[in-house]
Amino acid sequence: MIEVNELTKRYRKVNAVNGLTFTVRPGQVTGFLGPNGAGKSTTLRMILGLNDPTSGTATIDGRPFRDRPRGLRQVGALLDAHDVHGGRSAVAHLSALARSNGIPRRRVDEVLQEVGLAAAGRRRIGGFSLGMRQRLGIAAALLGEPPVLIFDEPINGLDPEGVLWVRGLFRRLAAEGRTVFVSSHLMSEMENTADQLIVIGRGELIAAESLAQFAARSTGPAVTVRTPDPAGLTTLLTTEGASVRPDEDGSLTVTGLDAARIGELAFHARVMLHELTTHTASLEKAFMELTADSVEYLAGAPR
Ligand SMILES: Nc1ncnc2c1ncn2[C@@H]1O[C@H](COP(=O)(O)OP(=O)(O)OP(=O)(O)O)[C@@H](O)[C@H]1O
Repeated sequence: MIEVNELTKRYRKVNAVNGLTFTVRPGQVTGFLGPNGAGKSTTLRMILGLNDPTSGTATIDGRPFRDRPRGLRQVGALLDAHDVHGGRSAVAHLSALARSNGIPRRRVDEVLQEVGLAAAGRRRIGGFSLGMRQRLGIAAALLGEPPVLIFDEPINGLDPEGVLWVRGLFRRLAAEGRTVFVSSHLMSEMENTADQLIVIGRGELIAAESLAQFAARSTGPAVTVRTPDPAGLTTLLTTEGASVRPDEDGSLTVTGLDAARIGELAFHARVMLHELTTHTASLEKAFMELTADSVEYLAGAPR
C-alpha cells in the first residue's frame, strides 16, 4: 500500500505538488493521471525517496521508502527509461541490480524472457529503441518480485503488441495481490487497465475514485441517427425534449433520449431511419473536461 499525505513540493517558482493526499491499495491497478506538468513524476520521485518533499509524507507499507533495506525486493519502479548506462548489455545491467539487491541471478533470464528481450539480452542498451528501453525498465522493476510496483508513463514508445502485453502484465500483477501504480497523461491508456484512478492537475488532487465512478461523471450516452428527413426528425425529437445536433456527414447526434425511444417516435411518425447507434461517452472526453482548468500547456493558446 502506498500512502501519500499532504505531500507538497515547491521549486523556486513552481508549486509542482500541492497538498496531495491519496492511498494506492494492493490487488488493483491504480492509474495516476494528469496533463503534462501536473506533477506526476515529482510525486512518484518523492514516493520513491528520490526527491525530498517540501512538506507532507509518502510511505510504502507504512514507512518512507528510503528506510527500506530490501530495495528492489520491496518496490520495483520504472521512472525514466533513458536513465540507464548505454554501454552495458541488458544482462549486465540486470545482473548488477540483482547482485546489489540480493536477488538470485536466475531472475535476470526470467525477466528478460518475460518482457520479450531474451534475444537482445547481450546487446548494448545504447542501441535499444525507446520501446526496448521501456521493456528493460519493466524487467528491472519485476526483478525482485516486489509487492509494490510503480511505473511512470510505461506505455510511451511501445508498439501495439507491447501495449496489449503491458496491460495484461499489470492486470496479472494486481491479481497476484500486488500494488500497481501506473502514471499516464492519456485516459485511453488507463481505461482498459485501471480499477482505480487518481487524477491530478497543477499538483493538486482532482479525483480519487474507481473507473466506474469516473465513467459516471461523463455526460451520458449520445445517439447517432441517420434519416432521409433530418429536419422532420429534428422537430419531432426536440418536441420530446431531446437536444439534436446536425453533424457534417448529414447524421444527427441526439442526447436526452435513448435509442429505443427515438426509434419508437420515428416509427409512429413514419420517419424512416437508416442508422440508430448509441455511443457511451468517451472517458478521454470526461478526463479532458475534468482537467481543462489545469492544463498547463495548451496547443495554440497563449496564456
Ligand atoms: N527539478 C525541477 N526544478 C524546477 N521545476 C521542476 C523540476 N521538476 C519538475 N518541475 C516542475 O514541476 C511541475 C511538475 O512536473 P512533473 O514532471 O512532475 O509533471 P508530470 O505530471 O510528470 O508531467 P509530464 O506528463 O509532462 O511528465 C512542472 O511545472 C515542472 O516544470
